[in-house]
Amino acid sequence: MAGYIKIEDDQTFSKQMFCIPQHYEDYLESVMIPKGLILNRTERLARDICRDLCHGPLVALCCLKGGYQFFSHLSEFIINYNGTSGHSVPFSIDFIRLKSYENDGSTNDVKIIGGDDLSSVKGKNVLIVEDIIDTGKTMKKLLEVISQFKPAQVKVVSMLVKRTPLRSSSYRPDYIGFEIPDKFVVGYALDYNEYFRDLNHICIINKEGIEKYRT
Ligand SMILES: O=P(O)(O)OC[C@H]1O[C@H](OP(=O)(O)OP(=O)(O)O)[C@H](O)[C@@H]1O
Ligand SMILES: Oc1ncnc2c1N=NC2
Ligand SMILES: [Mg+2]
Ligand SMILES: [Mg+2]
Repeated sequence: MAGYIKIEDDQTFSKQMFCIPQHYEDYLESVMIPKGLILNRTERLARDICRDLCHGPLVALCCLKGGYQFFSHLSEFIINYNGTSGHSVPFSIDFIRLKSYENDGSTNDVKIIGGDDLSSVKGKNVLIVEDIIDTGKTMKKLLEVISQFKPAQVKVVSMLVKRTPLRSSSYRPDYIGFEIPDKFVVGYALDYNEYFRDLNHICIINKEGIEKYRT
C-alpha cells in the first residue's frame, strides 16, 4: 500500500484564513484540509495509480454523491497523465449511488440507489473512487456487489480514511489521500444531511451545525 498524509488529531487551520461561504461560517469549527492541498495530493495519487494500473483499459467508478469532487479532479489528472506520459490507455467512467448515513452516523444499511448495472466492468481494471472510509461498511458492500460483475481487477482509492479503531472494519483501500482524526468532516462534496457539499475546503462541523441541520 502506498503512503498517505497523516492529519494529526490537533492539526487544524483557522476559518478566518480561508474563503468560507457566509451561510456556513457559524456552523464550522475549523478547516482541516484546504482545497489546494487536496488537489496537490490528488495529482500525485493520479501518477501513482497510472503507474500501477494504466497497462490496460481502466474504468473509474465514482461513488456518488460524496465522491464526485474527488472523482472529477482525480479523473482530470489521470487524463492529463495519460496524454503526457508517453504511454496511454483507454479510460472510461461509471457512477454508482450509495447511501448509508443519516445525521453524523451510519445507519448500517448501505443502500445502492440506481446505477447498479455494472456490466461495463466485466474483464476490465476497475478503480473505485471514494471520498471517505469510516466504518468501512459502504466499501465492503460495494466490493461484494462489484465482484459479481467479474472485473479483471479492482483497486480502491479513497481521499480520506478516518482513524476509527472502535467502529472500523479495519478495511484499508489501495490508495489513500489523507488519514484523518475521528471527527465529522464536511466540504469538498462531503455532506451532513445534504448540506455543506457546496463548501470548498474539508472542515470540521461544530455543535451548532450538528443541531442546525439535524433531521
Ligand atoms: O465507511 P462508511 O462508514 O460506510 O462511511 C463512508 C461512506 O459514507 C458516506 O456516504 P453517505 O452514506 O453519506 O452518502 P453520500 O456519499 O451521498 O454523502 C461517504 O460518502 C462514504 O460513501
Ligand atoms: O466525517 C464524515 N463526513 C461526511 N460523511 C461521512 C463521514 N464519515 N462517514 C461518512
Ligand atoms: Mg458516500
Ligand atoms: Mg453523506
